[in-house]
Order: sequence, then structure tokens, then C-alpha cells
Amino acid sequence: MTEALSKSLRHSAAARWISLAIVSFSMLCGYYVADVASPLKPLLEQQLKWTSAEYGFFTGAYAWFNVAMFMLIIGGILLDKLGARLTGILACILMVAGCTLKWWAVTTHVLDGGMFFGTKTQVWVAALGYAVFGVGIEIVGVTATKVIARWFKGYEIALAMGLQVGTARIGTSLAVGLGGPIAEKFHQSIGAPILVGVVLLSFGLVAYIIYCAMDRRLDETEGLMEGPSEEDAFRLSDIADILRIRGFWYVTILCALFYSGVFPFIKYAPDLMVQKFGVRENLAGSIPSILPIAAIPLTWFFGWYYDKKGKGATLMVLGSLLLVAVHFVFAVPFLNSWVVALVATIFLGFAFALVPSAMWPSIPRFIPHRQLGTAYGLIFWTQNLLALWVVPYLIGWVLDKYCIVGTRVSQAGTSPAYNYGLPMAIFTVLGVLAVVFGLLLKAEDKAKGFGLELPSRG
Ligand SMILES: C[C@H](NC(=O)[C@@H](N)CCCCN)C(=O)O
Repeated sequence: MTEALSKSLRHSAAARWISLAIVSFSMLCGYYVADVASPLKPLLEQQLKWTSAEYGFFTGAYAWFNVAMFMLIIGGILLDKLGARLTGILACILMVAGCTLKWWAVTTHVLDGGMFFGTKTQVWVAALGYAVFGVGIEIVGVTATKVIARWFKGYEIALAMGLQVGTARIGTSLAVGLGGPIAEKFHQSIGAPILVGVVLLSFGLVAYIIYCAMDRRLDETEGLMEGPSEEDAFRLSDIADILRIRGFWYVTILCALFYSGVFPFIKYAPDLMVQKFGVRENLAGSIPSILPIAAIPLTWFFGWYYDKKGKGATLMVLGSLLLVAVHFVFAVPFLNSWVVALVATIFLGFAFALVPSAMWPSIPRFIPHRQLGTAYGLIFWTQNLLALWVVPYLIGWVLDKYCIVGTRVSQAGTSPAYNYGLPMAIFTVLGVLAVVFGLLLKAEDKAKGFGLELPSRG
């Protein structure tokens, strides 16, 4: 090994930050596609006659394969076994393929009039595309998190993960804020914002291939040319080891509950703005798009704060408390001015920064690096089950069953008028449960000494 190779590339600040920027960009593209359908809900109802339950069904499809076929857990294990290069590229390809299928489903007329098990064939095919995409983006998320844990071990890991998640949220923000205007620009075309997603994902794939060159170089400089060492190799018994850690269960359940109050909310928020706060349909996404925008700098800030001062478990409890307060405000019927919606959304941005910026960098504090892919895979699996499948579907079903209060007539056509009180009450209860698990995690950290309240070393 030459002198140059004996020094790990990790120790080069430029290399660390460039690798972070590249994988974060791939995530940003994926996050755009993950949420681009939410501002399109009224158009899907008006032009393609989707019901809210069908929209919820489609939205929940994101998690079908991840949960039912355990793709996330398999993906996490593959990551630990095959490494970040192959796993990441395969995941990026799945994202492009899935998004292309979704685009085709909402733009073709071949599927018109078809029904399958009481749901439009078009909804099934769009959902299938979204399900394939969901496998890709989730595995990219797990891969990127492990990649960053490796590059930044002993450095500013929480700041780096905050930057990664914050940058990815730019994609959410672009989707929610620009999805409607892009559709409008192309004569209310539902396909246009999704096609933009296909193009973005292709750039994301190219970016990840470029990252792979850096990852290979990192392996070389760490003497890992022949793959992971015996000691680093993943064993199936590792899953049992991870599941034996009570703190792991607390953080996993907290994650599922907290994100159940955020991700499904984003899917329905543009519609909520129209139905409760009287926002015009073409501007429906403008207030919700502030949520990820507010979260971006705050996630960076709280990541930096966690590195410097610690208090990770406390940050998670505070974020969950804020989630409860915000959803409670959204649930109160007479608080229906757009100013209330704006202020509550900004506070939700604080919550959406506090919990992720502390949660993701906390995992390497009690799980060894060789098991990280599996651990993140297990956490994401549970989160997918509740936050990205059950709750979005439940909210759509509740809306159709209990919340229709009339008919809305707009330029683009008619659609049901909804009272969002009950869905917002459900989100509030999920937040309360998240607080409980945050407190349990804090107590467990104190008892077991995971170090969640301590600053990062290095
Ligand atoms: C890093 C973390 N990612 C996730 O929670 C993913 N399972 C879900 C991605 C959904 C994108 N709208 C996060 O975003 O905080």
C-alpha cells in the first residue's frame, strides 16, 4: 500500500463533504417523486375521477413491497453484505423504473374504464409503479445513511445527517410547491410534474454512479479492496442481537409514530388547505411546501447542535410535543384562517427538524457499523408499515366514510367537500403516543448509557 493509500479518504474534509453532497442530491430527486402526487390530488379526483380512498390506496402503495415482501429488511441486509455501490445503483434504477410506470399509468388511455377488485385499473398500475419506486427510494435512504455514518464516523456525523435529510427535503418542498404550478403550466397535465420526476431521478442515478467512484477509492484507502473482512461480514443472528436492544424498539416505534404524523399529513395537506383554510386550488401546495422549507435549515442547525451539545433524546421529545400542538391546532374547527395554517406549518417544520436530526445519528451510538444497514432497514420497515401504508390509507378511508360534507365546484370540475377534523384528531393522537415513546427512550438511555444526551466525539 502506498503512502497515499495508507491514509483513509475519510480524513479528507473535501472528500467527505463531496460524497455527502452527491448522495444527498440522489435523495433529493427521490424525495421530489415521493411527494409529487400530493398537490395533484384535486386533479386526480377531477380529471381521472379517483376517490380519496383510491388516492390513499395509491399513496400507501409506496410501502407495499417494502413491508409485505420485507424489501427494506432484505435491502438493509444486502447493503451490509454487498456494500453501498451495488445496492445504491440497483435502488436508483428501481426508482427510475417505478416512476416511469406511474407516469405511464396516469397519462395513457389504455387503462380507461378498467376495474380490478373494485378499484380502477389505472390506480392499480400507478400504485404498482409507486410501490417499485418506494423500494428504490427507501433503500437509497438506508444506503445514504450508512454511507454518511461511514464517512463521518468520528467527525460531524449529526451535522452531516442533518444536511443529508435537510437537502432531501428540498425535493419534498419542490414537489409540494411546484407540482401544482407545473401541472397548470402544461394545461392541468397530471403527467408533467411526474415526468419531471423521471428526468430528476435519471440525474440522481448518474450522480450515484459518480459517488461509487469515491466509495471505491474509500475502500482502497482503507485496505478493503477484497470486500468486507470476516469480522465485518453480516450474520443473520445480528437481527436477533439488534432486536434484543430495548432502546432500539423505543426508537423504532417513536420513528413510526412521529413520521405517521408527518408523511401522511404532507400527502393530504394541500387538500386540507383548500378544504379548511379556503386556499385556491392552484396555490394549495404553497403553505405545505413551507413545512420542508422550514425544516431544511432547522435540520442542519439541530444536527450541528446535537454534535456540539448532545441532548439527542430531549430533542426527540420536544419535536414530538410540537407535533401534538400543531395537529391539535389544525383539528380545532374555528381556527380556519390561512395565517393560522401558515404559523402552524412553520412550527411543524421545527418538529420535522428536531426529531430526524436527533434520531438518525443516534442509531450508530448503540448499533455497530456492520449492523447499521440492517438496523436502519428494520426501522424504515416499521415506519413504512405505519407511516407510509396504514395511516395514509386510513386517512383516505376516514375522509370518504365520515368526512364528506358536500360537493365542491371549481373550474376544473366537481369533487367532494371534506371536514378534516377527524383526520387531524388522529394525527394528534399519534403525536401523543410519539411523546410517550420519546420519554421511554430518554429513560432507557439514562439507564443503559447509550450516550444520546452527549455531544459527538471527534
Ligand atoms: C431519513 C428519513 N427517511 C425516511 O424516513 C424514509 N423512510 C422515508 C422517505 C419518504 C420521503 N417522503 C427522513 O426523511 O427523515
